[in-house]
Amino acid sequence: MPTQGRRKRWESSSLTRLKKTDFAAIGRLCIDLNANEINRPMEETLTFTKYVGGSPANICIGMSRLGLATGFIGKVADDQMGRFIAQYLAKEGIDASSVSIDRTGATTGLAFTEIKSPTDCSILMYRDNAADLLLAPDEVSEALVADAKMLLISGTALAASPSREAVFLALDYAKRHGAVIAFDLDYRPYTWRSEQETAVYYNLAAEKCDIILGTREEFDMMERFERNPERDDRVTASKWFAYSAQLVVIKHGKEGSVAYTKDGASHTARSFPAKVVKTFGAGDSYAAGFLYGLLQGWEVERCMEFGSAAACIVISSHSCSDAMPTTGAVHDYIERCNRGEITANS
Ligand SMILES: Nc1ncnc2c1ncn2[C@@H]1O[C@H](COP(=O)(O)OP(=O)(O)OP(=O)(O)O)[C@@H](O)[C@H]1O
Ligand SMILES: O=C(O)C[C@@H](O)[C@H](O)C(=O)CO
Repeated sequence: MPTQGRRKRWESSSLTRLKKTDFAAIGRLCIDLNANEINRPMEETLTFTKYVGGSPANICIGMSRLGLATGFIGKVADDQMGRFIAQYLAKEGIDASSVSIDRTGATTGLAFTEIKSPTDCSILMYRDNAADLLLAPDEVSEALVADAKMLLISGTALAASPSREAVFLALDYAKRHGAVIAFDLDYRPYTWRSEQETAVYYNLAAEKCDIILGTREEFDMMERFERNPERDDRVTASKWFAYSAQLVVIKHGKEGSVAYTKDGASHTARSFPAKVVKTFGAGDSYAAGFLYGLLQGWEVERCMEFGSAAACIVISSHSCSDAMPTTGAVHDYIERCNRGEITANS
């Protein structure tokens, strides 16, 4: 009988091993250009602020802000944008020695964000010949993965070769060296050629992962070859426990999230009110807060609560990466919510 696991701690011997790096991520590094004049369509937007972007980059920056030892495996263009990214990672204290530089003339992916209202946001992508998808298997540092307690992979890196093979090699290294593998589904349809190809590669990667985080819609995409007509979260999660997964988190935007553990328990945590500026970045900051909690050995609900509060801070801010909070800021946000000092705007 499934249980509602109130005080379940998620344990993995890999997380308590002595390792140099707490958290390593592999995948896309790009640029976000976020509209300065918000609450209007892109056609009427004249100026943008430049930030480092890309889901795994944002999560890694979040983990570093939370005080963890982090490293990144990726590829940047040999241009001003690529150098901006490398410098930002260094400034954030992230080990970027495994970020290689493309020499083929590839460019940095650009994401122009349109903020029409706090709930109506979209992204206009420029990702032709993007350097991040050219990360090759021989550029994946086995040493960095071996030294990490946790490796994060992100779905977009599976969209094309050679980055797809690079991620599968990183998964092999993580298995070989006992790193916990977290998969943030991060499904960006514009990066993929067909929905069938997407589902096949997402499923192949997810089979190898210990923790899977995604939205209901992302799991729907992965279930295109299966039967789950009710879009039941428990049915979704159960499938993965037959493979490597120990923990599956399904996110429902403002409604919060639900986590399932392999023992059949489900876990929920409240979400917090937020003065939302834009919705993107919620998933990345949630992932950073949640995975940080797991690395601290916290109970699952506490990890979810911490992730939810981190998400509120980021969606109340203009950027994704630069707005990633410190641990003090997340605790402070939770306390202010408890005192009723923060109310939602939508
Ligand atoms: N409007 C909101 N108010 C409060 N919390 C929110 C809101 N939107 C998202 N969150 C928090 O952020 C978490 C992740 O959000 P969501 O489910 O939208 O992820 P996502 O779709 O991956 O995000 P992204 O837009 O970055 O891709 C939610 O589970 C919730 O805790
Ligand atoms: O690449 C994208 O789709 C946009 C990102 O650059 C952005 O930072 C993001 O991933 C927010 O979740």
